Amino acid sequence: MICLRSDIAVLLTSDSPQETPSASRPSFLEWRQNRTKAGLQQSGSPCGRKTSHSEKTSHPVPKRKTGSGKKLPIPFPIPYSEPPEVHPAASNGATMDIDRIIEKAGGADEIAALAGVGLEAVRKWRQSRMVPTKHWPALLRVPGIALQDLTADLTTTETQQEQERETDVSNPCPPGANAALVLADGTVLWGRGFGAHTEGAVGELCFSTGMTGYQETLTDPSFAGQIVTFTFPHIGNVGTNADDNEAPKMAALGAVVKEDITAPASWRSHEPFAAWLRDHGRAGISGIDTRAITRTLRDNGPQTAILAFPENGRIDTDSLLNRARQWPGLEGMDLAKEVTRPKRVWTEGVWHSTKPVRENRRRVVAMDYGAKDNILRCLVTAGCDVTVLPATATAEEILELRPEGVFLSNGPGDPAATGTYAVPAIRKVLDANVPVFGICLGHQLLAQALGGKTYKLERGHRGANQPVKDVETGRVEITSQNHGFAVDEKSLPADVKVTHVSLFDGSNEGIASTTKDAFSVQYHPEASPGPSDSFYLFERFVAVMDRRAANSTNAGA
Ligand SMILES: NC(=O)CC[C@H](N)C(=O)O
Repeated sequence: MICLRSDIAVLLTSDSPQETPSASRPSFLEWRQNRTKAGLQQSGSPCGRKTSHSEKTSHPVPKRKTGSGKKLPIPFPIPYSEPPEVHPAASNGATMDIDRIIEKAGGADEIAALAGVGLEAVRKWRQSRMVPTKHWPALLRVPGIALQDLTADLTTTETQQEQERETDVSNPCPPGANAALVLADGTVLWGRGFGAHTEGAVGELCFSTGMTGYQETLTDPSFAGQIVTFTFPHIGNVGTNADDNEAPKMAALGAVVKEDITAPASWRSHEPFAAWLRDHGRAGISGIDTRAITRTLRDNGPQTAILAFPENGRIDTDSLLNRARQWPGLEGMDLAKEVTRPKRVWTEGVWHSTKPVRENRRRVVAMDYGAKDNILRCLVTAGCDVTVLPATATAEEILELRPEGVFLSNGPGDPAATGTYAVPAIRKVLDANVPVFGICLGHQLLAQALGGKTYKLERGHRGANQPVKDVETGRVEITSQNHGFAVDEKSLPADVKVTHVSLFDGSNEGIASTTKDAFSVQYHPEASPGPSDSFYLFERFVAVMDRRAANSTNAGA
């Protein structure tokens, strides 16, 4: 291999795996298996070298990379005062995407084991944005890590592209930034992208005040058509896992966060947040003043935004703004059809439930307008045998299954738009005298089926800390919520009563029919994320079906 640098040349001619034809070289996984078989654990590199955990690098303190010094034209005000931090250059003049390298190696623990160093060394690599050259042979055994990832000197790399970008006066991207969030009101927020590249994901910008559960939030299908800003500053720090998705696909269009993503610190983590986001084909942006966004949305209402993290780093804010302004908004949009899943039988209950498994089970059809998996688990734990039907299932298809109860799920978009086909089906179910329970979009659809209307809220409710009052008992529940529309109480007919209200803004949070066994709530009793104060609602639904079953047995006796 031709190499421009003498220190690398030494490495490559001594023990570098690059010298070995790739066919005979053990893969990273093979190497790991062999290492485990041989009883080698944290120490020992794949080259068989052992290194001390306390060893110091001989590299000087890295210099910070500076911009071109040119004033770049920025067409919009940047209300964000703190510019994104610039990655310090590695001492060899290259800027290494150290987070990506660690991610490719399988995380901090894995890369430390690979290189035969301790986690403290990995922390220092992150800080200096580089891995000392002596560890490169070990890292080159990881599939997907190539020499050019480790040095920018040898090829045209992101560093070069970044430098070109910074000297290109037609690109308004400030030094250190490689992503932007452009709001339809003309605000441009610069930041650092992570996850999958995108030329621009456009949707409604909303904020969630949840302090935990970013993975559940982002996979909640109700977030289709929306970009989620997290008000909690540290997102991504517990990584992601294979269990916490609320649906297999990520519905939200992107994530906006304050702090850069740090290495996962949780025993449950399987994959770092940025890698998980990339697998889902979605982008995130960090370094954003999320409080400023929250204030804008709070004071001025819902707003369209576009998140751009282009591969070539060129961000044309004019065209992004145009695209954001052309997006029609969520009102009138039926998104349930896009996220609903085919007919299936659901059998899993709530994890670690302390409730005994009920023998006497109730046959329930769950309408999937974008159902979160944990709702289905809660139904099973409460005592239901659940068949899930897609959003477009007709009343005949529902009733054919002879359900003892019909559940209406949460889901994205405008309830009035989804109502055009869902409401006629629900009305027929009500006419057939089958008990109905709805959550969130399901609540809004039931309200329409009973004669009410919905409207777009000035400020959506999203988070896991929303107080709701049960108007009959006066009891307050702390609830998980995610909705931008609400039921207009004034539109409700006389035979529908209000059962719950929001203690934040007094908007409707629950209704019940006074003539039929039908009730629903705007909030999320299944939590995920959030408190489970309201699990009793699933049991209330089962109690209604139990009463019906008991009555029909008595009538038959
Ligand atoms: N979580 C939900 O079901 C949301 C319902 C509806 N899409 C709204 O935003 O109000």
